[in-house]
Amino acid sequence: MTLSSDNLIGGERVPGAGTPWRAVEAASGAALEPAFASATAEQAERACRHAEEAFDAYRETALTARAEFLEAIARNILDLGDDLVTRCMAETGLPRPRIEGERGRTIGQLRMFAEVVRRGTFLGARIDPALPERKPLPRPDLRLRQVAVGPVVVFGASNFPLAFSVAGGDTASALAAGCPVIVKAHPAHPGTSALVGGAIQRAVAECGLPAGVFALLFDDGIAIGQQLAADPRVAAIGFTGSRRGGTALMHTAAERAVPIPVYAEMSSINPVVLFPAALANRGAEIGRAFVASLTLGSGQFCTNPGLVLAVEGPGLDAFLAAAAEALPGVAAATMLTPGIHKAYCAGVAALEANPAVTRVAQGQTGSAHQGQPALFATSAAAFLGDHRLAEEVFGAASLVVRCADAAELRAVLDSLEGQLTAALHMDEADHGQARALLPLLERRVGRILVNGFGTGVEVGHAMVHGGPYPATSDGRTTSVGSLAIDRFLRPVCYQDLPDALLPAALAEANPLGVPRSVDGGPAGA
Ligand SMILES: NC(=O)C1=CN([C@@H]2O[C@H](COP(=O)(O)OP(=O)(O)OC[C@H]3O[C@@H](n4cnc5c(N)ncnc54)[C@H](OP(=O)(O)O)[C@@H]3O)[C@@H](O)[C@H]2O)C=CC1
Ligand SMILES: O=C(O)CCC(=O)C(=O)O
Repeated sequence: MTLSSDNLIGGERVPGAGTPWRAVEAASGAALEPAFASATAEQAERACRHAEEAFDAYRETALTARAEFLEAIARNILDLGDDLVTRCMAETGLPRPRIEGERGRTIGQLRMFAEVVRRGTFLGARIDPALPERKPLPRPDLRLRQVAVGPVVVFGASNFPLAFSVAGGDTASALAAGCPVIVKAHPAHPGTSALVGGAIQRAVAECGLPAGVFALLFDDGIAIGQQLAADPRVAAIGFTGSRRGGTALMHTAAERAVPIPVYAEMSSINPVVLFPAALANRGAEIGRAFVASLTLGSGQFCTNPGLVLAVEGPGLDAFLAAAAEALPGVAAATMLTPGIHKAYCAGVAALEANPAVTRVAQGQTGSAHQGQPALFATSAAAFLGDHRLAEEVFGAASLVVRCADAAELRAVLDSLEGQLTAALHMDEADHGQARALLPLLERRVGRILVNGFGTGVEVGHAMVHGGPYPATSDGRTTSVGSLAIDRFLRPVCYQDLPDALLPAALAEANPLGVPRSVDGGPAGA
Protein backbone atom coordinates (compact mmCIF):
# COMPACT_ATOMS: atom_id res chain seq x y z
CA MET A 1 0.00 0.00 0.00
CA THR A 2 1.44 3.40 -0.97
CA LEU A 3 1.53 5.76 1.94
CA SER A 4 0.38 9.26 1.02
CA SER A 5 1.79 12.17 2.99
CA ASP A 6 -0.88 14.60 1.77
CA ASN A 7 -3.27 16.53 3.94
CA LEU A 8 -6.90 15.48 3.49
CA ILE A 9 -9.16 18.46 2.87
CA GLY A 10 -12.61 18.67 1.28
CA GLY A 11 -12.41 15.12 -0.04
CA GLU A 12 -9.09 15.77 -1.77
CA ARG A 13 -5.45 14.96 -1.15
CA VAL A 14 -3.55 18.21 -0.78
CA PRO A 15 0.26 18.31 -0.49
CA GLY A 16 1.61 20.56 2.25
CA ALA A 17 4.46 23.01 1.85
CA GLY A 18 7.66 24.06 3.57
CA THR A 19 10.57 22.07 4.91
CA PRO A 20 9.84 18.33 4.64
CA TRP A 21 10.02 16.26 7.82
CA ARG A 22 9.83 12.53 8.44
CA ALA A 23 8.48 10.19 11.05
CA VAL A 24 11.09 8.60 13.28
CA GLU A 25 11.33 4.88 13.87
CA ALA A 26 10.93 4.80 17.64
CA ALA A 27 13.28 1.88 18.27
CA SER A 28 16.23 3.13 16.20
CA GLY A 29 15.71 6.85 15.72
CA ALA A 30 16.02 6.34 11.95
CA ALA A 31 13.95 8.49 9.61
CA LEU A 32 11.02 6.76 7.92
CA GLU A 33 9.73 7.45 4.40
CA PRO A 34 7.81 9.27 3.04
CA ALA A 35 8.57 12.90 3.80
CA PHE A 36 5.67 14.96 5.17
CA ALA A 37 5.18 18.66 4.58
CA SER A 38 3.15 20.73 7.01
CA ALA A 39 -0.23 22.13 6.01
CA THR A 40 -0.22 25.80 5.09
CA ALA A 41 -2.29 28.46 6.79
CA GLU A 42 -4.45 28.65 3.66
CA GLN A 43 -5.04 24.90 3.76
CA ALA A 44 -6.06 25.03 7.42
CA GLU A 45 -8.42 27.87 6.56
CA ARG A 46 -9.86 25.79 3.74
CA ALA A 47 -10.42 22.81 6.06
CA CYS A 48 -12.37 25.07 8.44
CA ARG A 49 -14.44 26.50 5.57
CA HIS A 50 -15.33 23.04 4.26
CA ALA A 51 -16.20 21.87 7.78
CA GLU A 52 -18.50 24.84 8.31
CA GLU A 53 -20.16 24.28 4.91
CA ALA A 54 -20.70 20.58 5.71
CA PHE A 55 -22.03 21.18 9.21
CA ASP A 56 -25.73 21.85 8.63
CA ALA A 57 -26.20 18.96 6.23
CA TYR A 58 -24.14 16.54 8.34
CA ARG A 59 -25.81 17.33 11.66
CA GLU A 60 -29.22 16.52 10.18
CA THR A 61 -28.22 13.22 8.57
CA ALA A 62 -30.61 10.40 9.37
CA LEU A 63 -29.49 8.56 12.49
CA THR A 64 -29.13 5.31 10.57
CA ALA A 65 -26.97 7.02 7.92
CA ARG A 66 -24.68 8.49 10.57
CA ALA A 67 -24.41 5.14 12.33
CA GLU A 68 -23.55 3.44 9.04
CA PHE A 69 -20.84 6.07 8.45
CA LEU A 70 -19.21 5.23 11.80
CA GLU A 71 -19.39 1.54 10.97
CA ALA A 72 -17.87 2.19 7.53
CA ILE A 73 -14.91 3.93 9.19
CA ALA A 74 -14.42 0.90 11.45
CA ARG A 75 -14.57 -1.44 8.45
CA ASN A 76 -12.14 0.65 6.41
CA ILE A 77 -9.64 0.74 9.29
CA LEU A 78 -9.78 -3.05 9.55
CA ASP A 79 -9.34 -3.29 5.77
CA LEU A 80 -5.98 -1.49 6.11
CA GLY A 81 -4.80 -4.83 7.47
CA ASP A 82 -1.20 -5.36 8.46
CA ASP A 83 0.04 -2.21 6.71
CA LEU A 84 -1.52 -0.20 9.51
CA VAL A 85 -0.14 -2.44 12.25
CA THR A 86 3.44 -2.49 10.95
CA ARG A 87 3.59 1.26 10.28
CA CYS A 88 2.16 1.96 13.71
CA MET A 89 4.66 -0.38 15.38
CA ALA A 90 7.55 1.32 13.58
CA GLU A 91 6.43 4.84 14.48
CA THR A 92 5.59 4.17 18.13
CA GLY A 93 7.81 1.28 19.20
CA LEU A 94 4.71 -0.35 20.69
CA PRO A 95 4.54 -4.12 20.25
CA ARG A 96 2.16 -5.88 17.85
CA PRO A 97 -0.30 -7.23 20.48
CA ARG A 98 -0.70 -3.73 21.89
CA ILE A 99 -1.33 -2.22 18.44
CA GLU A 100 -3.75 -4.97 17.46
CA GLY A 101 -5.53 -4.59 20.78
CA GLU A 102 -5.73 -0.85 20.35
CA ARG A 103 -7.10 -1.27 16.85
CA GLY A 104 -9.81 -3.54 18.29
CA ARG A 105 -10.62 -0.92 20.89
CA THR A 106 -10.79 1.82 18.25
CA ILE A 107 -13.13 -0.18 16.05
CA GLY A 108 -15.25 -1.23 19.03
CA GLN A 109 -15.49 2.42 20.06
CA LEU A 110 -16.72 3.48 16.60
CA ARG A 111 -19.29 0.69 16.63
CA MET A 112 -20.43 1.62 20.12
CA PHE A 113 -21.05 5.19 18.96
CA ALA A 114 -22.92 3.85 15.92
CA GLU A 115 -25.24 2.08 18.36
CA VAL A 116 -25.56 5.22 20.49
CA VAL A 117 -26.60 7.18 17.40
CA ARG A 118 -29.14 4.54 16.32
CA ARG A 119 -30.78 4.52 19.75
CA GLY A 120 -31.16 8.30 19.71
CA THR A 121 -30.98 8.67 23.51
CA PHE A 122 -28.12 11.16 23.06
CA LEU A 123 -30.64 13.61 21.54
CA GLY A 124 -31.99 14.01 25.06
CA ALA A 125 -35.49 14.73 23.72
CA ARG A 126 -37.78 16.23 26.38
CA ILE A 127 -41.31 17.47 26.03
CA ASP A 128 -43.35 19.62 28.40
CA PRO A 129 -46.71 19.70 26.60
CA ALA A 130 -48.68 22.96 26.56
CA LEU A 131 -51.08 23.55 29.44
CA PRO A 132 -53.40 26.20 27.95
CA GLU A 133 -55.81 26.05 30.91
CA ARG A 134 -53.15 26.44 33.58
CA LYS A 135 -53.84 29.28 36.04
CA PRO A 136 -52.76 31.95 36.57
CA LEU A 137 -50.75 31.59 33.34
CA PRO A 138 -50.96 29.00 30.58
CA ARG A 139 -47.82 26.93 29.96
CA PRO A 140 -46.35 27.01 26.46
CA ASP A 141 -45.41 23.83 24.60
CA LEU A 142 -41.69 23.26 25.32
CA ARG A 143 -39.56 20.74 23.46
CA LEU A 144 -35.83 20.24 23.89
CA ARG A 145 -33.25 18.32 21.95
CA GLN A 146 -29.46 18.30 21.90
CA VAL A 147 -27.85 19.60 18.72
CA ALA A 148 -24.27 19.31 17.49
CA VAL A 149 -22.07 22.26 18.49
CA GLY A 150 -20.24 22.69 15.16
CA PRO A 151 -16.86 21.74 13.67
CA VAL A 152 -14.52 20.11 16.20
CA VAL A 153 -10.72 20.13 16.10
CA VAL A 154 -9.07 16.96 17.46
CA PHE A 155 -5.40 16.71 18.44
CA GLY A 156 -4.19 13.12 18.13
CA ALA A 157 -2.30 11.76 21.15
CA SER A 158 1.25 10.40 20.83
CA ASN A 159 0.72 7.52 23.25
CA PHE A 160 -2.44 6.03 21.73
CA PRO A 161 -1.82 6.18 17.98
CA LEU A 162 -5.21 4.63 17.21
CA ALA A 163 -7.64 4.81 20.15
CA PHE A 164 -6.88 8.47 21.04
CA SER A 165 -5.80 9.66 17.64
CA VAL A 166 -7.23 10.27 14.15
CA ALA A 167 -10.21 7.91 14.55
CA GLY A 168 -10.08 7.76 18.35
CA GLY A 169 -12.63 8.59 20.99
CA ASP A 170 -12.70 12.35 20.40
CA THR A 171 -13.28 11.91 16.65
CA ALA A 172 -15.81 9.10 17.08
CA SER A 173 -17.86 11.00 19.67
CA ALA A 174 -17.77 14.28 17.71
CA LEU A 175 -18.84 12.57 14.46
CA ALA A 176 -21.55 10.70 16.37
CA ALA A 177 -22.83 14.01 17.74
CA GLY A 178 -23.09 15.41 14.20
CA CYS A 179 -19.94 17.55 14.19
CA PRO A 180 -17.48 17.68 11.28
CA VAL A 181 -13.97 16.91 12.52
CA ILE A 182 -10.61 18.41 11.60
CA VAL A 183 -7.72 16.35 12.99
CA LYS A 184 -4.30 17.82 13.64
CA ALA A 185 -2.18 14.67 13.32
CA HIS A 186 0.48 14.02 15.96
CA PRO A 187 3.90 14.29 14.28
CA ALA A 188 5.08 11.19 16.17
CA HIS A 189 2.94 8.92 13.95
CA PRO A 190 2.11 10.70 10.69
CA GLY A 191 2.08 7.52 8.61
CA THR A 192 -0.42 5.85 10.94
CA SER A 193 -2.48 9.05 10.84
CA ALA A 194 -2.39 9.16 7.04
CA LEU A 195 -3.61 5.57 6.77
CA VAL A 196 -6.45 6.04 9.25
CA GLY A 197 -7.33 9.45 7.78
CA GLY A 198 -7.62 7.83 4.35
CA ALA A 199 -9.98 5.23 5.83
CA ILE A 200 -12.23 7.99 7.18
CA GLN A 201 -12.09 9.99 3.95
CA ARG A 202 -13.14 6.89 1.98
CA ALA A 203 -16.03 6.31 4.39
CA VAL A 204 -17.21 9.91 3.87
CA ALA A 205 -17.33 9.32 0.09
CA GLU A 206 -18.87 5.84 0.34
CA CYS A 207 -21.66 7.17 2.54
CA GLY A 208 -22.34 10.14 0.24
CA LEU A 209 -21.66 12.69 2.97
CA PRO A 210 -20.41 16.24 2.40
CA ALA A 211 -16.65 16.11 1.90
CA GLY A 212 -16.01 18.71 4.61
CA VAL A 213 -17.14 16.27 7.32
CA PHE A 214 -13.52 15.23 7.80
CA ALA A 215 -10.09 16.77 7.31
CA LEU A 216 -6.61 15.70 8.37
CA LEU A 217 -3.78 18.22 8.63
CA PHE A 218 -0.09 17.57 9.26
CA ASP A 219 2.27 19.87 11.11
CA ASP A 220 5.43 19.22 13.10
CA GLY A 221 5.02 22.46 15.03
CA ILE A 222 2.20 24.28 16.80
CA ALA A 223 1.24 26.89 14.18
CA ILE A 224 -1.56 24.93 12.50
CA GLY A 225 -2.98 23.76 15.82
CA GLN A 226 -3.04 27.31 17.15
CA GLN A 227 -4.65 28.58 13.96
CA LEU A 228 -7.36 25.94 14.15
CA ALA A 229 -8.03 26.69 17.82
CA ALA A 230 -8.46 30.37 16.99
CA ASP A 231 -10.60 29.89 13.86
CA PRO A 232 -14.09 31.35 14.44
CA ARG A 233 -15.74 28.40 12.68
CA VAL A 234 -14.33 25.88 15.14
CA ALA A 235 -16.78 25.19 17.97
CA ALA A 236 -14.85 22.84 20.30
CA ILE A 237 -11.50 21.12 20.76
CA GLY A 238 -10.56 17.60 21.85
CA PHE A 239 -6.98 17.05 23.04
CA THR A 240 -4.89 14.39 24.81
CA GLY A 241 -1.33 15.25 25.70
CA SER A 242 0.79 17.41 27.93
CA ARG A 243 -0.41 19.92 30.48
CA ARG A 244 1.57 22.59 28.69
CA GLY A 245 -0.04 21.87 25.31
CA GLY A 246 -3.54 21.52 26.76
CA THR A 247 -3.39 24.73 28.78
CA ALA A 248 -1.94 26.64 25.80
CA LEU A 249 -4.97 25.61 23.77
CA MET A 250 -7.28 26.54 26.66
CA HIS A 251 -5.78 30.04 26.67
CA THR A 252 -6.15 30.42 22.92
CA ALA A 253 -9.76 29.23 23.09
CA ALA A 254 -10.58 31.56 25.99
CA GLU A 255 -9.09 34.62 24.28
CA ARG A 256 -11.16 34.30 21.10
CA ALA A 257 -13.91 36.83 20.41
CA VAL A 258 -16.24 33.85 20.98
CA PRO A 259 -14.56 31.50 23.46
CA ILE A 260 -15.06 27.78 22.91
CA PRO A 261 -14.71 24.72 25.14
CA VAL A 262 -11.45 22.75 25.12
CA TYR A 263 -11.71 19.15 26.29
CA ALA A 264 -8.12 18.42 27.17
CA GLU A 265 -6.99 15.28 28.95
CA MET A 266 -3.61 16.13 30.45
CA SER A 267 -1.57 15.05 33.44
CA SER A 268 -2.42 12.60 36.20
CA ILE A 269 -0.38 10.58 38.70
CA ASN A 270 -3.26 8.28 39.65
CA PRO A 271 -2.82 7.62 43.39
CA VAL A 272 -2.88 4.01 44.54
CA VAL A 273 -3.94 3.58 48.18
CA LEU A 274 -2.85 0.38 49.91
CA PHE A 275 -5.01 -0.30 52.96
CA PRO A 276 -3.64 -2.13 56.03
CA ALA A 277 -5.59 -5.42 55.89
CA ALA A 278 -4.91 -5.89 52.17
CA LEU A 279 -1.24 -5.17 52.78
CA ALA A 280 -1.07 -7.57 55.71
CA ASN A 281 -2.84 -10.34 53.79
CA ARG A 282 -1.21 -9.96 50.37
CA GLY A 283 1.32 -7.12 50.33
CA ALA A 284 3.79 -9.06 48.19
CA GLU A 285 1.13 -10.09 45.68
CA ILE A 286 0.00 -6.47 45.29
CA GLY A 287 3.65 -5.42 44.87
CA ARG A 288 4.09 -7.77 41.93
CA ALA A 289 0.81 -6.70 40.28
CA PHE A 290 1.80 -3.06 40.76
CA VAL A 291 5.11 -3.57 38.93
CA ALA A 292 3.25 -5.16 36.01
CA SER A 293 0.89 -2.16 35.76
CA LEU A 294 3.67 0.40 36.25
CA THR A 295 5.77 -0.98 33.43
CA LEU A 296 2.98 -1.78 30.94
CA GLY A 297 3.68 -0.01 27.65
CA SER A 298 6.81 1.56 29.17
CA GLY A 299 4.46 3.38 31.55
CA GLN A 300 3.25 5.67 28.79
CA PHE A 301 -0.34 5.85 29.98
CA CYS A 302 -2.01 8.83 31.54
CA THR A 303 -3.56 6.22 33.86
CA ASN A 304 -0.15 4.91 34.95
CA PRO A 305 0.15 4.42 38.77
CA GLY A 306 2.60 7.23 39.53
CA LEU A 307 1.94 7.54 43.27
CA VAL A 308 1.47 4.88 45.97
CA LEU A 309 0.24 5.73 49.46
CA ALA A 310 0.34 3.44 52.48
CA VAL A 311 0.79 3.53 56.24
CA GLU A 312 4.16 2.24 57.49
CA GLY A 313 4.25 -1.36 58.68
CA PRO A 314 5.25 -4.91 57.76
CA GLY A 315 2.61 -5.03 55.01
CA LEU A 316 4.13 -2.03 53.23
CA ASP A 317 7.58 -3.55 53.70
CA ALA A 318 6.36 -6.76 52.03
CA PHE A 319 4.89 -4.72 49.16
CA LEU A 320 8.16 -2.84 48.68
CA ALA A 321 10.27 -5.99 48.92
CA ALA A 322 8.18 -7.75 46.26
CA ALA A 323 8.25 -4.71 43.98
CA ALA A 324 12.01 -4.38 44.50
CA GLU A 325 12.41 -8.03 43.57
CA ALA A 326 10.18 -7.85 40.47
CA LEU A 327 11.35 -4.56 38.96
CA PRO A 328 14.98 -5.52 38.17
CA GLY A 329 13.60 -8.31 35.99
CA VAL A 330 11.67 -5.88 33.79
CA ALA A 331 13.37 -4.94 30.54
CA ALA A 332 13.68 -1.34 29.44
CA ALA A 333 11.18 -0.60 26.69
CA THR A 334 11.21 1.70 23.68
CA MET A 335 9.56 5.02 24.34
CA LEU A 336 7.32 6.80 21.87
CA THR A 337 9.54 9.71 20.88
CA PRO A 338 13.02 11.04 21.70
CA GLY A 339 11.28 14.00 23.39
CA ILE A 340 9.18 11.80 25.65
CA HIS A 341 12.26 9.68 26.47
CA LYS A 342 14.23 12.80 27.35
CA ALA A 343 11.42 14.15 29.54
CA TYR A 344 11.20 10.78 31.32
CA CYS A 345 14.95 10.68 32.00
CA ALA A 346 14.82 14.25 33.32
CA GLY A 347 11.92 13.35 35.64
CA VAL A 348 13.74 10.29 36.98
CA ALA A 349 16.96 12.29 37.42
CA ALA A 350 15.08 14.93 39.44
CA LEU A 351 13.75 12.23 41.78
CA GLU A 352 17.24 10.70 42.09
CA ALA A 353 18.65 14.09 43.00
CA ASN A 354 16.02 14.87 45.62
CA PRO A 355 17.60 14.23 49.06
CA ALA A 356 14.21 13.34 50.54
CA VAL A 357 13.70 10.55 48.01
CA THR A 358 15.28 7.08 47.99
CA ARG A 359 15.39 4.69 45.08
CA VAL A 360 13.67 1.40 45.87
CA ALA A 361 14.55 -0.41 42.65
CA GLN A 362 15.21 -0.02 38.95
CA GLY A 363 14.41 -2.07 35.89
CA GLN A 364 16.98 -3.07 33.31
CA THR A 365 18.88 -0.54 31.27
CA GLY A 366 18.29 -0.45 27.53
CA SER A 367 19.15 1.32 24.32
CA ALA A 368 19.26 5.08 23.84
CA HIS A 369 15.52 5.15 23.09
CA GLN A 370 14.36 2.92 25.93
CA GLY A 371 13.07 3.91 29.33
CA GLN A 372 14.46 2.20 32.42
CA PRO A 373 11.65 1.62 34.95
CA ALA A 374 12.23 3.08 38.41
CA LEU A 375 10.52 3.03 41.80
CA PHE A 376 11.18 5.61 44.50
CA ALA A 377 10.02 6.22 48.06
CA THR A 378 9.65 9.24 50.29
CA SER A 379 7.97 10.28 53.51
CA ALA A 380 4.59 11.97 53.69
CA ALA A 381 6.20 15.00 55.32
CA ALA A 382 8.64 15.37 52.42
CA PHE A 383 5.87 14.91 49.88
CA LEU A 384 3.69 17.52 51.54
CA GLY A 385 6.61 19.95 51.64
CA ASP A 386 7.67 19.67 48.00
CA HIS A 387 5.06 20.13 45.26
CA ARG A 388 7.56 18.88 42.62
CA LEU A 389 7.08 15.37 44.00
CA ALA A 390 3.46 15.47 42.85
CA GLU A 391 4.35 16.20 39.22
CA GLU A 392 3.74 13.56 36.55
CA VAL A 393 6.81 11.69 35.30
CA PHE A 394 5.40 10.29 32.06
CA GLY A 395 6.78 6.75 31.83
CA ALA A 396 7.43 3.77 34.11
CA ALA A 397 8.41 5.68 37.27
CA SER A 398 6.46 5.80 40.50
CA LEU A 399 6.82 7.20 44.00
CA VAL A 400 5.75 5.42 47.21
CA VAL A 401 4.78 7.77 50.03
CA ARG A 402 5.25 6.23 53.47
CA CYS A 403 2.65 7.64 55.85
CA ALA A 404 2.83 7.54 59.64
CA ASP A 405 -0.90 6.94 60.04
CA ALA A 406 -4.28 7.18 58.33
CA ALA A 407 -4.52 10.92 59.04
CA GLU A 408 -1.25 11.60 57.25
CA LEU A 409 -2.32 9.46 54.32
CA ARG A 410 -5.51 11.48 54.09
CA ALA A 411 -3.51 14.71 54.18
CA VAL A 412 -1.41 13.52 51.23
CA LEU A 413 -4.52 12.64 49.24
CA ASP A 414 -6.05 15.97 50.16
CA SER A 415 -2.97 17.79 48.82
CA LEU A 416 -3.27 16.29 45.35
CA GLU A 417 -4.48 18.03 42.21
CA GLY A 418 -7.29 16.53 40.14
CA GLN A 419 -6.65 13.00 38.91
CA LEU A 420 -8.07 10.60 36.36
CA THR A 421 -8.13 7.62 38.71
CA ALA A 422 -7.60 6.45 42.26
CA ALA A 423 -7.01 2.74 42.90
CA LEU A 424 -7.80 1.27 46.32
CA HIS A 425 -6.32 -2.05 47.37
CA MET A 426 -8.44 -3.34 50.21
CA ASP A 427 -9.89 -6.33 51.99
CA GLU A 428 -13.17 -6.39 53.88
CA ALA A 429 -11.53 -5.22 57.11
CA ASP A 430 -10.46 -2.05 55.25
CA HIS A 431 -13.98 -1.01 54.27
CA GLY A 432 -14.36 1.46 57.15
CA GLN A 433 -11.17 3.34 56.23
CA ALA A 434 -12.02 3.25 52.56
CA ARG A 435 -15.55 4.56 53.17
CA ALA A 436 -14.09 7.49 55.11
CA LEU A 437 -11.90 8.43 52.12
CA LEU A 438 -14.56 8.13 49.42
CA PRO A 439 -16.00 11.67 49.73
CA LEU A 440 -12.49 13.12 49.39
CA LEU A 441 -11.69 10.87 46.43
CA GLU A 442 -14.92 11.86 44.70
CA ARG A 443 -13.71 15.46 44.87
CA ARG A 444 -10.31 14.66 43.41
CA VAL A 445 -10.75 11.98 40.74
CA GLY A 446 -12.92 10.81 37.84
CA ARG A 447 -12.77 7.06 38.52
CA ILE A 448 -12.37 5.17 41.78
CA LEU A 449 -11.45 1.52 41.37
CA VAL A 450 -10.80 -1.34 43.76
CA ASN A 451 -8.11 -4.04 43.73
CA GLY A 452 -6.84 -3.15 40.28
CA PHE A 453 -4.99 -0.38 38.46
CA GLY A 454 -6.31 2.35 36.20
CA THR A 455 -4.47 1.37 33.02
CA GLY A 456 -6.60 -0.13 30.25
CA VAL A 457 -9.74 1.95 30.25
CA GLU A 458 -12.89 -0.01 29.41
CA VAL A 459 -14.93 1.63 26.65
CA GLY A 460 -18.52 1.52 27.84
CA HIS A 461 -21.55 3.47 28.94
CA ALA A 462 -20.63 3.93 32.60
CA MET A 463 -16.93 4.77 32.04
CA VAL A 464 -15.48 8.10 33.15
CA HIS A 465 -12.08 8.93 31.73
CA GLY A 466 -11.84 12.42 33.08
CA GLY A 467 -11.34 14.24 36.34
CA PRO A 468 -10.85 17.68 37.86
CA TYR A 469 -8.12 19.97 36.50
CA PRO A 470 -5.35 19.28 35.57
CA ALA A 471 -6.36 15.69 34.81
CA THR A 472 -8.68 17.36 32.33
CA SER A 473 -9.64 20.90 31.47
CA ASP A 474 -13.28 20.21 32.35
CA GLY A 475 -13.98 17.72 35.11
CA ARG A 476 -17.65 17.48 34.13
CA THR A 477 -16.80 15.34 31.12
CA THR A 478 -15.27 12.08 29.96
CA SER A 479 -13.19 11.41 26.85
CA VAL A 480 -13.90 7.66 26.85
CA GLY A 481 -17.28 5.95 26.81
CA SER A 482 -20.63 6.90 25.35
CA LEU A 483 -21.00 9.94 27.64
CA ALA A 484 -18.11 11.53 25.67
CA ILE A 485 -20.68 12.54 23.04
CA ASP A 486 -22.17 15.11 25.44
CA ARG A 487 -19.07 17.30 25.04
CA PHE A 488 -20.09 18.08 21.50
CA LEU A 489 -23.79 18.74 22.01
CA ARG A 490 -25.81 21.67 23.33
CA PRO A 491 -29.50 21.93 24.16
CA VAL A 492 -32.00 23.91 22.08
CA CYS A 493 -35.56 24.51 23.28
CA TYR A 494 -38.43 24.90 20.78
CA GLN A 495 -41.33 26.84 22.29
CA ASP A 496 -44.76 26.62 20.62
CA LEU A 497 -43.37 25.59 17.24
CA PRO A 498 -46.01 24.17 14.89
CA ASP A 499 -45.60 20.41 14.55
CA ALA A 500 -44.64 20.78 10.89
CA LEU A 501 -41.64 22.92 11.83
CA LEU A 502 -40.33 20.76 14.67
CA PRO A 503 -37.25 18.56 14.18
CA ALA A 504 -38.30 14.95 13.68
CA ALA A 505 -36.96 13.95 17.11
CA LEU A 506 -39.55 16.22 18.73
CA ALA A 507 -42.51 15.96 16.32
CA GLU A 508 -45.72 14.76 18.00
CA ALA A 509 -45.80 11.41 16.16
CA ASN A 510 -42.14 10.69 17.07
CA PRO A 511 -41.31 9.42 13.57
CA LEU A 512 -37.74 8.55 14.59
CA GLY A 513 -38.98 6.49 17.52
CA VAL A 514 -36.34 8.02 19.79
CA PRO A 515 -36.68 7.85 23.57
CA ARG A 516 -38.28 11.04 24.94
CA SER A 517 -39.26 12.22 28.37
CA VAL A 518 -42.62 13.90 28.84
CA ASP A 519 -43.14 16.17 31.85
CA GLY A 520 -39.84 14.88 33.24
CA GLY A 521 -40.83 11.20 33.15
CA PRO A 522 -40.86 8.46 30.54
CA ALA A 523 -43.29 9.08 27.65
CA GLY A 524 -46.68 7.50 28.30
CA ALA A 525 -46.08 7.21 32.07
N1 LIG B 1 -1.68 12.78 29.92
C1 LIG B 1 -1.52 12.11 28.81
O1 LIG B 1 -2.35 11.34 28.43
C2 LIG B 1 -0.32 12.31 28.01
C3 LIG B 1 0.69 13.15 28.42
N2 LIG B 1 1.78 13.36 27.66
C4 LIG B 1 2.82 14.28 28.14
O2 LIG B 1 3.19 15.15 27.08
C5 LIG B 1 4.59 15.15 26.87
C6 LIG B 1 4.87 15.41 25.41
O3 LIG B 1 4.16 14.48 24.64
P1 LIG B 1 3.26 14.85 23.40
O4 LIG B 1 2.42 13.69 23.11
O5 LIG B 1 4.08 15.34 22.28
O6 LIG B 1 2.27 15.98 23.92
P2 LIG B 1 2.12 17.50 23.53
O7 LIG B 1 1.11 18.06 24.44
O8 LIG B 1 3.43 18.19 23.47
O9 LIG B 1 1.55 17.48 22.03
C7 LIG B 1 0.26 16.95 21.71
C8 LIG B 1 -0.25 17.62 20.44
O10 LIG B 1 -0.56 18.98 20.72
C9 LIG B 1 0.20 19.84 19.90
N3 LIG B 1 0.60 20.99 20.72
C10 LIG B 1 1.44 21.00 21.77
N4 LIG B 1 1.55 22.23 22.28
C11 LIG B 1 0.77 23.03 21.53
C12 LIG B 1 0.46 24.41 21.55
N5 LIG B 1 1.00 25.23 22.44
N6 LIG B 1 -0.40 24.88 20.63
C13 LIG B 1 -0.94 24.06 19.68
N7 LIG B 1 -0.68 22.76 19.62
C14 LIG B 1 0.15 22.23 20.53
C15 LIG B 1 1.40 19.03 19.46
O11 LIG B 1 1.90 19.55 18.25
P3 LIG B 1 3.44 19.30 17.83
O12 LIG B 1 3.86 18.00 18.37
O13 LIG B 1 3.38 19.34 16.33
O14 LIG B 1 4.22 20.43 18.40
C16 LIG B 1 0.78 17.66 19.31
O15 LIG B 1 0.10 17.56 18.10
C17 LIG B 1 5.02 13.79 27.40
O16 LIG B 1 6.35 13.76 27.77
C18 LIG B 1 4.09 13.60 28.55
O17 LIG B 1 4.61 14.25 29.69
C19 LIG B 1 1.87 12.75 26.44
C20 LIG B 1 0.92 11.89 25.98
C21 LIG B 1 -0.28 11.60 26.74
O1 LIG C 1 -5.29 3.44 30.06
C1 LIG C 1 -5.94 3.62 29.03
O2 LIG C 1 -6.52 2.71 28.44
C2 LIG C 1 -6.09 4.99 28.48
C3 LIG C 1 -4.96 5.86 28.88
C4 LIG C 1 -5.04 7.20 28.26
O3 LIG C 1 -6.09 7.73 28.03
C5 LIG C 1 -3.80 7.88 27.94
O4 LIG C 1 -2.73 7.38 28.30
O5 LIG C 1 -3.87 8.94 27.28
